[in-house]
Amino acid sequence: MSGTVTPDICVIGAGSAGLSVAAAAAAFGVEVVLIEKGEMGGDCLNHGCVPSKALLSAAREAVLRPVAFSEAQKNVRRAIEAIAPHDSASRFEELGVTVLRSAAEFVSAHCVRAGDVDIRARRFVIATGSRPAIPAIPGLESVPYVTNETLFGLDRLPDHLIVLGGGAIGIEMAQAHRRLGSRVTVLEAGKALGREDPEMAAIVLDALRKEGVVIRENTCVTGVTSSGVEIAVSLLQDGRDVETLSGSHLLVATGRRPSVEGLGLEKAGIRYGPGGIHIDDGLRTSNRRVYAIGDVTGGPQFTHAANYQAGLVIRSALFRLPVKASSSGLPRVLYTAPELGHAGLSEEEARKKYGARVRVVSASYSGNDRAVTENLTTGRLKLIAGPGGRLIGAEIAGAQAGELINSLSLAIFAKMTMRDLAGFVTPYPTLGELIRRAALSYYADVPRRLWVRRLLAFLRLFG
Ligand SMILES: Cc1cc2nc3c(=O)[nH]c(=O)nc-3n(C[C@H](O)[C@H](O)[C@H](O)COP(=O)(O)OP(=O)(O)OC[C@H]3O[C@@H](n4cnc5c(N)ncnc54)[C@H](O)[C@@H]3O)c2cc1C
Ligand SMILES: NC(=O)c1ccc[n+]([C@@H]2O[C@H](COP(=O)([O-])OP(=O)(O)OC[C@H]3O[C@@H](n4cnc5c(N)ncnc54)[C@H](O)[C@@H]3O)[C@@H](O)[C@H]2O)c1
Repeated sequence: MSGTVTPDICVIGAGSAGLSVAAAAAAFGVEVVLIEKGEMGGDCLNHGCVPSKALLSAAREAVLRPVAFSEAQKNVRRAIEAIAPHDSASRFEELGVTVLRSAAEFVSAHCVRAGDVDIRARRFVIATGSRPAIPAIPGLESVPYVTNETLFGLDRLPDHLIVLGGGAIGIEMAQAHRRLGSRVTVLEAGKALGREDPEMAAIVLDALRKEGVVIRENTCVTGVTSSGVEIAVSLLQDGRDVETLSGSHLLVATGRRPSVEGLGLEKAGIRYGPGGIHIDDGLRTSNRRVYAIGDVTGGPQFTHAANYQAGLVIRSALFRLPVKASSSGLPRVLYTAPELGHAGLSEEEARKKYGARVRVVSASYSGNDRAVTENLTTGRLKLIAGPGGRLIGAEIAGAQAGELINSLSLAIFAKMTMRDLAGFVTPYPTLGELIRRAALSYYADVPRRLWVRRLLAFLRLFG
């Protein structure tokens, strides 16, 4: 294909964000060009959510019986191959999308070039994602470290995996490899899972430590060398030089950088910075014809966040409806065992916003009968109530936290109160009873209140 095309929408990047826009726009019969320079499906399918969750699944199995690394990798390939057709160029072409497999670059404010094709679209959507951010550590560039882009293609189980970064990727992959038989050491410059509720993060980190994962916090790597066989890292812990640590593999998982290079953003008048492309609340860039969504904007970096933004772009670009994106309160899940689920405001955010009007209630997994029968008693569920007892946040560390957080996310969205959550019937025995148990404790002092007792005494007068 060559020449100039003039579709309604041109989407750059066929990852979670770009695919969602392209599929939805095509469903409305709109002419769409989708440009992808790498693998269809982007990070989530090829190097992110899907392989990491498939590896964790194999690792869960490894707690019950020996699982060879080759079997775990087979599970990773199986999952990717099962989902890939859904994200494939042929499926999108069947939906009516024109798919171009090359790098896209703005050549002016109104035109994107992909190979020999100039695309002059009514609207453009940049969804080029992110890549691993590699810290400037002396020697790091000269050693064969891995990132999420290469980790799932290793030909043997790491003997000793050193993980740089105790965030979402680092902690999930630490547990997966430990359970599959590796020694694992996590080196975190600050606090591991530092963005999470500290009490909930501690439940997950304690569980990993009990399984043998070494997690060293406040630890900086000052240099890296390789002997050809082993990789050695020099450490500074709590500001003091400590020993050198050797491992067979080094995974760098220290955050992300937006993929903006080569896009010609300057030629299109699109402002960006180290954190990503600048967008307004309506997801538009400084060029009004161009939207940017997903990881490239530096906002919350999740597939569901990308999908949510894609929906807003469709409303705005196709139906010309005003949209206002909000990243606060998006749910997230860490798929370790125990899992960690979050929705709405954190306790800290809630207290900042509502001060003393915030009340936090909780329920422990050890007091839940289903957790007892399943021997899954490690964990806690926390509900954060704002003015009028409205649910404004939820935190769960424990089994099935990822599934439980869905209903709490819906409850926050539907502006439900503690009364709603205390008053519904949950099947017995289920982990869902944790929600009701926590909400009921919001009213724990009601029976002791003087006016309630007086009311009861008064009612007794009537026989
Ligand atoms: C290990 C790991 C595990 C994760 N687990 C989860 C999880 O469990 N749940 C969750 O919600 N999120 C998870 N994430 C995050 C999630 O993968 C990302 O938030 C999501 O993939 C972002 O989608 P995107 O479309 O913005 O970017 P991407 O998926 O990165 O897609 C961008 C696409 O744009 C293409 N591209 C870039 N530049 C150009 C160009 N100039 N021309 C043409 N094409 C271009 C790229 O090749 C790429 O295919 C995980 C991430 C990682 C790394
Ligand atoms: N289950 C999920 O939804 C899931 C899973 C994996 C990744 N993700 C997404 O991918 C994003 C990227 O994950 P990530 O783990 O790379 O980033 P992250 O931001 O979650 O964690 C990076 C960690 O690395 C630490 N760090 C930074 N520089 C360091 C250094 N030089 N030495 C030691 N530690 C250092 C940071 O303090 C931080 O704790 C996440 O923020 C998340 O949005 C989501």
